[in-house]
Amino acid sequence: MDTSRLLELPDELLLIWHAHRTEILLSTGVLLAIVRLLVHWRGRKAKIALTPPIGTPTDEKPRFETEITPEKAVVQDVSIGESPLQKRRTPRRVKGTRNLRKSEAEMPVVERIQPYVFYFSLGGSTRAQAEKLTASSVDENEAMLPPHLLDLTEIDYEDYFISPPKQPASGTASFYSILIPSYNIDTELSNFLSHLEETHHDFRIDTAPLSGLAGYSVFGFGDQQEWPTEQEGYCTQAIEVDRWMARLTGRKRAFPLGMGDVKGDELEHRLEDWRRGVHNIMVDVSQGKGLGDGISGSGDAVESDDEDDVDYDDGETVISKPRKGTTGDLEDLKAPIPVDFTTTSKTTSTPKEMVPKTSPTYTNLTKQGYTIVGSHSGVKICRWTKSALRGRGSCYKFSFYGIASHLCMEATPSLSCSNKCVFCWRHGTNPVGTTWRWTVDPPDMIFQGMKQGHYQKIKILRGVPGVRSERFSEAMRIRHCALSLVGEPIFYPHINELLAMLHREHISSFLVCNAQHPDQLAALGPVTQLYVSIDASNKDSLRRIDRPLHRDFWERFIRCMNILREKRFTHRTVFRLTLVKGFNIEEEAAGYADLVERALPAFVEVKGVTYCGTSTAAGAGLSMQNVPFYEEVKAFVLALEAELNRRGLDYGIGAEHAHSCCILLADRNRFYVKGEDGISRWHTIIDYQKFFQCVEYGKPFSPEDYVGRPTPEWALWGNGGFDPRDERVDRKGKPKNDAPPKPKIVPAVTDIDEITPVEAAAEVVKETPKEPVGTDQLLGRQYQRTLQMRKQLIERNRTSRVVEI
Ligand SMILES: Cc1cc2nc3c(=O)[nH]c(=O)nc-3n(C[C@H](O)[C@H](O)[C@H](O)COP(=O)(O)O)c2cc1C
Ligand code: SF4
Repeated sequence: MDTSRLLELPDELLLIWHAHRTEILLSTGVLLAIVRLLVHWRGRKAKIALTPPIGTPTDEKPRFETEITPEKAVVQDVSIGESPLQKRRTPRRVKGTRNLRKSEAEMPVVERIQPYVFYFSLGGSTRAQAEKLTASSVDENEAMLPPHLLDLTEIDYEDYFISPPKQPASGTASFYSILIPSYNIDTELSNFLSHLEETHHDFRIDTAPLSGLAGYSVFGFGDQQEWPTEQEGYCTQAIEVDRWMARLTGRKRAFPLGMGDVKGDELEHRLEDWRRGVHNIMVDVSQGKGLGDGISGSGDAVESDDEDDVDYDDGETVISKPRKGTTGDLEDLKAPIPVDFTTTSKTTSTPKEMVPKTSPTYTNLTKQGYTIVGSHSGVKICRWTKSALRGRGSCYKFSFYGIASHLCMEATPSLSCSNKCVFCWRHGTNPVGTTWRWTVDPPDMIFQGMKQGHYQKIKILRGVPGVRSERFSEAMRIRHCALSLVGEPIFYPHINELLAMLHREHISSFLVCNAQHPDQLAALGPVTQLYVSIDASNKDSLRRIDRPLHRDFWERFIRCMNILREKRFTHRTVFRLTLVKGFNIEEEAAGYADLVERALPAFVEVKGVTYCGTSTAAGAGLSMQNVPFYEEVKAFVLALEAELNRRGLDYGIGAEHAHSCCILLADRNRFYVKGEDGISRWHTIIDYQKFFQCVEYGKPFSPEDYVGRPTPEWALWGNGGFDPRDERVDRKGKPKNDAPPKPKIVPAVTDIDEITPVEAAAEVVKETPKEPVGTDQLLGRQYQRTLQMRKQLIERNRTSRVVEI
């Protein structure tokens, strides 16, 4: 090479630098950033690889096998499933295994179960039950080893309640059944409880040192004559043991806590239910099914009663639904804009799936907790189902019609709707359309899928704190189906076949439709109760509120009213009014009375719209201000009743559920029945067995053929409507002592014909007027008062805007 040119190179490089230094600096920066990202990405990949996805086979040794023996344990690192790098970082521990709660995949393969039955007994009765249980637990199944029966006073807690006992054969997991009475005096049980608590708090021990167990369940014996409720001490120590075990095992409650009253009639039955439930779970686990369809037990180790996860989708109308850090609040997350299929006629020649698995709608709905069945149906557990499972009350349909919420499945065969109601929090996510243009799934596939989805979700709830074992067992047999989840069920072309399948399995049906499909309504076969949503009393309001897709929406609506009038002889028809303040309450009582006069429904359910948290329906002009107070709902119902009575329509208030702001008006001619004692009572409850008999008989029948027993006293107007056997709690799970005031307006067994609505209203506002006043005057006063209350409340709740539903 020419040396002179070589000598010029530095100068040339300098020149290049001066001419292009910005570009050089920029590209070096970009290059460095890429290298940095690559290094970071490779690191993440390596970390993720340590935790294989659920179901991925793993070469790791089962956790039981690697359990640390006391001799080795003194200062030994826990090394299961960790890289050498992580191993160095892991704090040194005295004993126990790492809590792998979140990593299902790291669970060892369980091939056999070693059951342990622990008991405590002073008087001997619990010992006798534990012995019986152990004897009956011997199973032919090879995967179930013979159980060990252990007296808590005779064992060393360290052997069983600091880490699980070591099993001789690999693949064997221990399962604890704990039977204990409660004593409000100092006994060995108190020591046991202190041990559990101390173990949990011992900083040298993992907070969940028993997470290696396959599962646990507790059954408590108590005396309900002396300690009638849990608050008063019934089974307190069993409840405590159950809580501590949930913490120590890292939420491995395999079956809900069972409780039995030693002086009651149901002890044997409850114990047997619990035993069977626990046994089935053990078999499931031994077959590698885990504690609940892929989850490692569902109890929350924190065991708080915080219901952050409360699902507000109860099939009722809500303004909005906030969710912390999830995609629940779809509008906030810019959910896909709904497709109006009415405008896409050219593209609909070949039917497509309504909600394909790959669609954002599918993702959004499943994130919200829906199980999508096939391509257009869905099922979801409603919050009342959860509440009833925990003994915290059922929805208003229990008070009005006798449907226990833990026996209810909420589903829809059509996720699509022909309205875009302003208060439906799902609008913005679901498909809409005026006609069915999608592929149609067969009804039997939908029915099986719904049941499967429902049971799967119920099973997941078995570990939730407070779930009552007997209710959990009952919930494994669906008794009722609310076809009201979302969308328009009547839209589904095989709705009658689907209903028939429900009835054949003695599952009653409530179907809610939106009064936009008169032809389908006219063709509808038997259904236990047929609802029509009445969101407005006139054309303009309906357009504003329901935002229907059909241009002839009002004509369709009125046709549906006329069809309902005919159907009143064959169906239990119900108007469902959802009151939204500022939209459809004011000045409309007379308009609603017109509609009732036209359709003559058996019932009119009036419910205040539900608001849960920060409103995302703000775009539609809705906020907390639109939620009516119960007093306002009452006032509206009284006005409507007065208006109906004025027209000679004999409707009266049959029941109420103040808890969810809901009141039931019923046709007195049909449902206010004189008993054998000559006294008239409301009979809004349904006789479900009679309904199934009528269906099976195959001849036409009328709603009067399956009128059930009298409405319970506690559900009657003025008594609040909350079943006294359940416990009322607030959102934090704390008992509520502020039961709604109980103005005794309508004595349960007197003839209410004597009481005029005006007098009743006067009772409610507790301002008995000196001179008779008109309903309007009275309502005016009530509005003034409730407005005042509203202002005060809004002021108080400025920061935490939550209204109980
Ligand atoms: C002194 C005493 C205190 C009790 N305290 C409670 C209690 O606080 N809560 C409860 O539900 N039952 C309580 N019971 C009822 C026992 O839990 C019940 O009788 C149980 O069956 C006793 O079981 P055992 O015979 O195995 O000891 C108590 C019984 C006694 C004798
Ligand atoms: S009827 Fe069923 S789905 Fe509807 S709120 Fe009650 S329990 Fe929930």
